[in-house]
Amino acid sequence: MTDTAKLRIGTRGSPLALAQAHEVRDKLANAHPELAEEGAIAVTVITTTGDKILDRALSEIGGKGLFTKEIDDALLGGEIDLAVHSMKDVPTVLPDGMILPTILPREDVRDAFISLKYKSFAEMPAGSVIGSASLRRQAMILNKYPDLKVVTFRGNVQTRLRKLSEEQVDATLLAMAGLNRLGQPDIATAPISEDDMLPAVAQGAIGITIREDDAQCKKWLAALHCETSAIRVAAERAALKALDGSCRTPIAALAEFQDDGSLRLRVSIVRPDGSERLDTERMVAKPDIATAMAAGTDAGEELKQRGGPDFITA
Ligand SMILES: NCc1[nH]cc(CCC(=O)O)c1CC(=O)O
Repeated sequence: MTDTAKLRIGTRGSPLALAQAHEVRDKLANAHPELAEEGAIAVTVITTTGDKILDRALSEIGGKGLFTKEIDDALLGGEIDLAVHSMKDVPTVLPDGMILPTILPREDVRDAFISLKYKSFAEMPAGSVIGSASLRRQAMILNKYPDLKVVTFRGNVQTRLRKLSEEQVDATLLAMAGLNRLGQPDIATAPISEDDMLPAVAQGAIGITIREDDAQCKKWLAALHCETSAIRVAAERAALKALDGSCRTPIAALAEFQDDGSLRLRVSIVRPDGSERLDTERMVAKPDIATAMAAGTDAGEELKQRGGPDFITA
C-alpha cells in the first residue's frame, strides 16, 4: 500500500516508537478527512544504529543521532514524508533540509522507579544495585545516594522486568511517558518527583520532522502542534546545545509553566560518578520560543563556564 499512500510515516520499530507513530497517524486521520481513508497513511519501520546495539551503554557507542540518522536519511531521500521521534533522542542540530515544525502535547516528564522489593531509593539498603543505561540517571542516583550501586542495563520493558525478577538488579528506571504511552503505567512502582531527579532534556515530548519544502505536510501537521510544549522543549534544548556536551556528560533540564504564565527552567549537570553536581535556574516572564531559547542558552552557558572543560567532556 505504501506506493498509493498520501503520507508515509517513518518510525523506529520498538513498541514505544510504534505506539507513538500510531498516535500521530490516528490524530492526522482524525484531523483531515482525506487522510482517514483506508491506506492513506503508511507507517514504515526503520531500524537505527541505536536499535541494533543492545549490549552496550549508549554513551559507549558514542556519536549523536544514534536513534535518528537512518530515519533522517529516509526522510531526506524521499522514502518517507514525516518521522515521529522521542525528542529526548533528537540531536540539537538538525540535518540541512529538515525542519521540526510540530511538538505534540507533552506527556509526564518524570522518571519511574521500578522495583519488586522497594518503594523508593530512600528504602534501599546500602549496596543495592540499580540498573540503568542512562548516564544522567546513574549520576543523579550516585549524587543523591552515594551508598547505592549502579550498573549498565538496557532492554525493553519485558526484559527489564525479567531481570528484576531474576534479581540481577534491585531496581531500574524508565520514563513515565513511555510507560503511559504503552498503556502500562502500573509497571512503575512510583514516579520520581522532578525535584528528586530532574528529567532528561525533552523527556516525554514527541516531535515530528519533515522536509523543509513540504508545504502539504506542514499544513496537515499544524492541527497536532502544542505551542506550550514546544516552548518548554525549546528552552531545554537550547540549554543542551549551549552546554555542548557529549553523551558522556550527564545533563538534565526541565522547563515548566507557572500559574502566573511565566516559565521556570531548571538545568543540572552531574559528574558521572555523582561526586559533584551543578544546578542553575531561569525564570522567563513572557515565554515564547525566542525568550525560552535565550534563557536556555544563558543557563547552559553558565553551567558550561562553571563546570569547565573537565566536567563537560566533549
Ligand atoms: N532513550 C530511549 C528513550 N527515548 C525516549 C524514552 C521514553 C519516552 C520519552 O521520554 O518521551 C526512552 C526510554 C526511557 O527513557 O525510558
